[in-house]
Amino acid sequence: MTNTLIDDAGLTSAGVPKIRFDRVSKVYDTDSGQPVIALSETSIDIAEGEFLCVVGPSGCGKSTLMQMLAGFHHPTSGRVLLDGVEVRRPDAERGVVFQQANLYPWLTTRGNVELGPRIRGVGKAERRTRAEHFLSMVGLAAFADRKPYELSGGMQQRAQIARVLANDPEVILMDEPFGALDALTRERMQVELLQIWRERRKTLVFITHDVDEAIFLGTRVLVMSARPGRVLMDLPTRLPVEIPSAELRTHPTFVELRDTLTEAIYRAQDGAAQ
Ligand SMILES: Nc1ncnc2c1ncn2[C@@H]1O[C@H](COP(=O)(O)OP(=O)(O)OP(=O)(O)O)[C@@H](O)[C@H]1O
Repeated sequence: MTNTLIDDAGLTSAGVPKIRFDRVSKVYDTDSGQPVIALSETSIDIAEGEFLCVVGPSGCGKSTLMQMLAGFHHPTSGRVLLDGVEVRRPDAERGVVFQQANLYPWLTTRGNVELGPRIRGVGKAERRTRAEHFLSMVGLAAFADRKPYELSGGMQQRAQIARVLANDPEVILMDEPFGALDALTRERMQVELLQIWRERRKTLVFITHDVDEAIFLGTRVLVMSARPGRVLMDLPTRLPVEIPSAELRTHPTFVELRDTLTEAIYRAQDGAAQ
């Protein structure tokens, strides 16, 4: 695992951004023969330790962006670089939380959470400790021995999040991970995720439809335009740390950010309607 320092320009000690989308575009071929331009040529640099949230209308290419960073899809043009090296395939150092949970049905919840560390050679006792820690973090300690089909959709999603965190990847990619959760659980998971990010300084890329969630979590928010996607707004969102969390959402800085982002998303949607 690399452990590089970030300089003021957001570069790692190797002198490169942690993640770079270098003039990346994506066109999907379809069965109808009509290609879909999911992403226009886009360049984005993401610093090590940054918490980047991506918002934008449905179908604007957010998941496509993430799938290319994960290594599941390849750009049609341009390159996606991690630590200056082109991403070509999925890797355990990039943990992905998908919109839908994808647990292995033949393993217990605990077995699912322990699998990644097991593959990476983590010893049995340490694996068990990690699994227990993250399962209780997501409120599933009592369900460790259950199979996925015995869990609700929201519980499966929380198990998926525990599985990715237990694997301790350098970069965490989350595609609307909290969309299926009830409001209270969602809020708790947001706080926990922020805590993990603060403690471990992972580089995090997080897709959401929820502007408040993006402001609460992100150090920076990208607003993408309607398809073909491109970056419409790139806004640093670091909130003053002294704001008590109960007052956060009504704090003038938060309200101002919300207004700016909401207006940009409306603009992006208007583009979609034309
Ligand atoms: N495998 C694929 N084959 C063909 N078209 C695809 C494929 N994956 C995505 N698309 C198309 O590319 C565009 C971007 O899709 P993508 O899933 O990246 O959008 P999104 O912004 O994540 O959407 P949502 O917010 O609804 O999840 C859409 O028009 C979608 O229909």
